[in-house]
Parts: sequence; structure tokens; C-alpha cells
Amino acid sequence: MFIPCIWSTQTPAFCTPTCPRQQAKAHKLHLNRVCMQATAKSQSGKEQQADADVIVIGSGIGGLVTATQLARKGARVLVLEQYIIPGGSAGAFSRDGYVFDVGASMIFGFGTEGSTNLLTRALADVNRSIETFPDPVQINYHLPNALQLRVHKDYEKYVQELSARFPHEEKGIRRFYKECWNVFNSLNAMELLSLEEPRYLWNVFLENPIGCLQLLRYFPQNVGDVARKHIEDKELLHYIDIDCYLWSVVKGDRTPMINAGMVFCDRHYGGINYPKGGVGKIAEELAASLADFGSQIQYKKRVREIVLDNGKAAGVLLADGTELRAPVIVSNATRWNTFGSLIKPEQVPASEQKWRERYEKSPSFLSLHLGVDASVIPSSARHQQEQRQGHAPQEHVEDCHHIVLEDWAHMEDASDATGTLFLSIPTLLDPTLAPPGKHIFHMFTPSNIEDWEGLSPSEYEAKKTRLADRLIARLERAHFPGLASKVELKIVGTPRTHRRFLGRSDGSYGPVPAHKLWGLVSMPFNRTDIEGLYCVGDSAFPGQGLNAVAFSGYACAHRVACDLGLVGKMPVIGDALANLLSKTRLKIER
Ligand SMILES: NC(=O)c1ccc[n+]([C@@H]2O[C@H](COP(=O)([O-])OP(=O)(O)OC[C@H]3O[C@@H](n4cnc5c(N)ncnc54)[C@H](O)[C@@H]3O)[C@@H](O)[C@H]2O)c1
Ligand SMILES: CC(C)=CCC/C(C)=C/C=C/C(C)=C/C=C/C(C)=C/C=C/C=C(C)/C=C/C=C(C)/C=C/C=C(\C)CCC=C(C)C
Repeated sequence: MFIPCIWSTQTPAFCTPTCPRQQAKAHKLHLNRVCMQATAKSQSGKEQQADADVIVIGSGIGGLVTATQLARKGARVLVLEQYIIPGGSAGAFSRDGYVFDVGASMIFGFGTEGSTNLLTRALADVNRSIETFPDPVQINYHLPNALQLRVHKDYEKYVQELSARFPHEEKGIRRFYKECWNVFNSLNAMELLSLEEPRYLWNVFLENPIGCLQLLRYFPQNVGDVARKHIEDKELLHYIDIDCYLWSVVKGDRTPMINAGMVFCDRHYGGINYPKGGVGKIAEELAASLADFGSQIQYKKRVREIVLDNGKAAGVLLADGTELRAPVIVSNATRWNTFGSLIKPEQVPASEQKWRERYEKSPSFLSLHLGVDASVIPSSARHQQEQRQGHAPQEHVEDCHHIVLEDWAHMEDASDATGTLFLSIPTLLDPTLAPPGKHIFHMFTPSNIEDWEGLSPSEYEAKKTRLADRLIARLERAHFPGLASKVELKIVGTPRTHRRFLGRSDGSYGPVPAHKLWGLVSMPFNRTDIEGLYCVGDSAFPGQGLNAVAFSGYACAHRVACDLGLVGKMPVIGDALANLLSKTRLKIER
């Protein structure tokens, strides 16, 4: 039975002869195949028309990359976002003339070369681009024992600076980073798609067998073990721990080597590049491009439940009671949200329980979005003069990103604002984000949801003020004299704020290994044990980070496109591979 394209009834222009996809192969496929298939049986057994080929729950970067990649392959995608803007933790908000990034402002994946620049590629694939400002220094570390280090984009300059501080470890430093480059160079030479798709695996293996074997070798390894093979100095190992912690939220022992290869090398290869107009621009452009491909995003649509028919994903139920149907559902909510509230408890697969034993929620953050008077950062001329007179330390406060830690024992401390302090000043790269003469200081430090529960409103406000003042004082004491008196706007967010606005369970930054695991071996890919339900974002392979969730979006879209028949697949081998991967993951125990 041929069912007319319901998409055309919602957006009539879509199926007129002027439709840009009318001529495209994908559109033919759409009319002949998808519209015929896009029916779903309701629980009552009645056939219902689907509202889309794919429903994506959430418009974080993981969800948006999946949606745009599928839309350009010819699928009708509907993205449902609970909030009023796209981007989730990579969104932005404006206040009093300032444009603040919701989450971290340090962006990987915006390079121009190779294959690992997934943000550049995701935008280009939908005919979009964003101007970026290259950052010459990824990070300026202010660490215990006056250990001050700058991670320059220039790799040699960085290694020389690190070796100057640890001359006895120069060879070990070079050997350690060489292993990271082994990972990065292998990844950067191949197309990055779904590892659950045998045809892709076969092709990349034929094209680059040595690279694939290298990756296979590093898959079960963690940074700590590799670092200790080459380095003995305790302080240097502490440094490698914090260099992992700032993006993986765990020390080297629990940080997968594959991810470290990406982060520790891409910062020198593609570099850290800040998008003009702020991080929120990435999601805005991706979301806007959906309409160019006949797909759409709807805001203020909170999904309350994923509807299963006979154990297979078939639709979603919104908070307002509307039911929408699609043969494929992709969840960009965290795994705890997906399998802890969107799926009924009796329908949660056993494999998810195993996952929860292996991964736990990382803490959330206490964050300060500050508008400050620009005089807090000395102009370079004044700074140089003060340095010559011996009044100003060589601290390079004019770098965009800083990490401050006074005591190694507090690196992971999530209580009382004494842990690792992150600071970004994105207005140093893009001054248009603040009114003239002002800067943005975005500070954050780990914080647990439990520390913010059960407080009365006045206790909650008082605690916010007390801890925010402590963070400002730490920064003022160390590097920005007079900061407190120069703050003109102060917005304090707690784990409760992150939970509320981002919909993330306990406001968590993402999953971290509950104990030492075999690298990335037990991190699930995009398929789940519920047919038709896929996960994307930081609780899928390879984990947290914008470039990481962009990869998970590419991989998810590839796997879904194969399953929908939009691109060729090997059904029997594909299913056998999926079973093998899922069983191996469940069995392997460290
Ligand atoms: N510099 C950086 O690398 C950087 C910057 C910002 C964010 N990040 C990373 O981004 C990662 C998160 O990205 P992500 O793609 O996993 O997702 P995300 O958490 O950023 O976004 C998920 C989106 O889903 C929406 N959502 C959740 N539940 C929903 C529901 N029931 N109904 C409708 N919408 C719902 C949320 O509102 C949110 O917009 C984090 O790990 C963080 O590390 C990194
Ligand atoms: C066939 C055979 C034999 C074999 C096969 C093999 C293969 C093919 C393999 C493959 C693999 C792959 C593809 C992989 C991939 C991976 C990836 C992509 C990864 C990525 C990663 C990334 C990451 C992790 C990133 C991250 C980042 C982050 C998180 C960031 C953050 C930041 C922050 C927080 C900021 C800070 C701030 C301051 C300091 C202020």
C-alpha cells in the first residue's frame, strides 16, 4: 500500500517540482521507500503514519550532527528540544550586552586539515561555516610548587617548555607524546564513521591496515599506564593527570588512550579555534540548516517517554501528552535519563545495568559567568613595563584559558570550591561578546549535586554567594589583583542549574569509569539493545567533548542510514557484528 508523503502535508512546498531534493536520488528514495515504510503499528495494532523517519530527542551537538547528517542523506528528521534554544551544554545565553557560552569555551575539531576536524566538517556538510579565531596557547597552567606551563599550539615550543622544567625526563616526554601521535595520525588519516558497520571497517582496514592495527592496540589502554612506561618523575605524572582531568574529569589512569591521542595532538595539529560570535553559533547554524533539507527542529518539546511497540522503539510521548511516531528514535539525553526515565523500568535491557556498574556520573560544576571591567587584564604595554620593573609576574594572564590549582590533593575535589579552577576569557579572542571596555570571565570548578540538595531558598542563595566569592578570591590572590571590585555582572550556576536547563541527570558533565577499565572497550556505540533506539552524545563512544560527541553523531547517522536503507549495508554481517560487539563488551571485565 502506498501512503502519501505526510511530510508534504506538513510542509507543502517540499514535494512541489521546485523542491531542491525533487531531482535528487535521495528524494526518489524518500518517495519510493521511506514514505511506504514510514508507518508504524500502534499498541492497538492499528497502522499509523509516522511523523518522521527519525526522531532525535535533544539538540546537543551529538543530536544535531546526527540529525543534519541524516537529513542530508534524505531522511525526514524531527528534532525535539525541551529548551528554547539549540546546543544543550554547547548553547549560549545573552545578558546585559554579554554573550556567554553555557559550557566550556575551549573548542577542538575546528581545524582545516585532516579528517578529525569534525565540527568544521559537520558544518561544511550542510553548506555552513563559521569564522574562527585561532588560539596560540591552548592552556596556561598555574599549578602547585610554582609549576607554570603553557601549552602552545606549536608542538616543539610546548615540548621544549615542558622539558626545560623536567630536563631529566626529556626523552620520556618525547616517547610518551610519540605514542599519542601514533593514535592521532592513524585517526586523522581515515574517514570517521560507525564502528558498528562492517563495510566501513573493511574499507578502512584495506586503506590503512597499519593505522587500524595501531588503533586496535591502543583501544584497551589508558593514559596513566602509557605515561608510567616512559616517565618516573612524580610531579610530571601529576601534570599529566591534570592535563587529562581538565577534559576527561578523571586522572590518567582512567582516561582512554584513544581520546588522549585526539586531545593531546589535535591541540597542536588543528589547534584550538574559537568560533566568532561564541560557541552557541555552532548549534544555531546546524539547527538552521535542517530546514534546507526538509527536516525540522521544534523547541519547548520535552519528551516524557519513549514508546515501544512489541519491544521496538516506535515513537515518543511529549510532556503535553502528544504522541509522535517514527521507526527510529535517537536519544541525545544522557544514558541515565534515557534508561532511567524515558524507558519504563521493566523495559530497560540488562546491558544497561552492566553499563551503570562500569560508568558513574562525573560531578557537575559550580560555574560563574562574570562581566568584568577590562582593566583587570593589563594591556600588553603596561604588563611589559610592570614586568621590567619587577611588579608583574610572567604569568601571561592575557591567555584565554587558565587552570589554577594550589594543592595536587585537591585536583578532583568537588566540595567547597577548593578543587581545580577553570577560567576562560573568550573576549580576548572575540571582543564582540561583551560591551566595549568589558571582558567575560567564565570560571568553573567541580561540584556535586548532593551538596546542593535539601537547602532552603535562602541557604541555597547564601551558599552560592559564599562559594562564588571563594572562587573569585582564589583567582584574585593568584593572578588578577582587584578582580572582585571589577565584577559588574555575576551569574552563578550550580549542579541544580545544569540539571534544570540542560536536562542532564544530576547536572553531570558526563560518564566516567567507576573503576579502572580497559580504555574504551566497554563504551557502547550507538545501537542499543532496544531495536530502533539509538543513543548519541557523551554517554556513547567515545565520551565527553564537542569533537567527541560530533564523532558520535557521525557514527550514529551512518549506522541509522544503513539500517534505514539510505546507504548500502551488509545486513547479515552487520547484525552479527552488532551482536559480537555487544556480547564482547558485556563479558570483558577488568
Ligand atoms: N569545549 C568543549 O569541548 C565543550 C563545550 C560544551 C559542551 N561540551 C560537551 O558536550 C557534551 C554534551 O553534548 P551532548 O551532545 O551529549 O548533549 P547535551 O547534554 O549538550 O545536549 C542534550 C540536549 O538534549 C536536550 N534534552 C535532554 N532531555 C530531553 C528530553 N527529554 N526532551 C527533549 N530534549 C531533551 C537538552 O535540553 C539538551 O539541549 C558534554 O560531554 C560536554 O563535554 C564540550
Ligand atoms: C578494522 C580494524 C582491525 C580495526 C578498526 C580500528 C578503527 C577503525 C578504529 C577507529 C576508531 C575511531 C574512529 C575512534 C574515534 C575517536 C574519537 C573521534 C575521539 C574523540 C575524542 C575527543 C575528545 C575526547 C575531546 C574532548 C574534549 C573535551 C572534553 C574538552 C573539554 C574542554 C574543557 C572542559 C575546557 C577546559 C576549560 C578550561 C581549561 C578553562
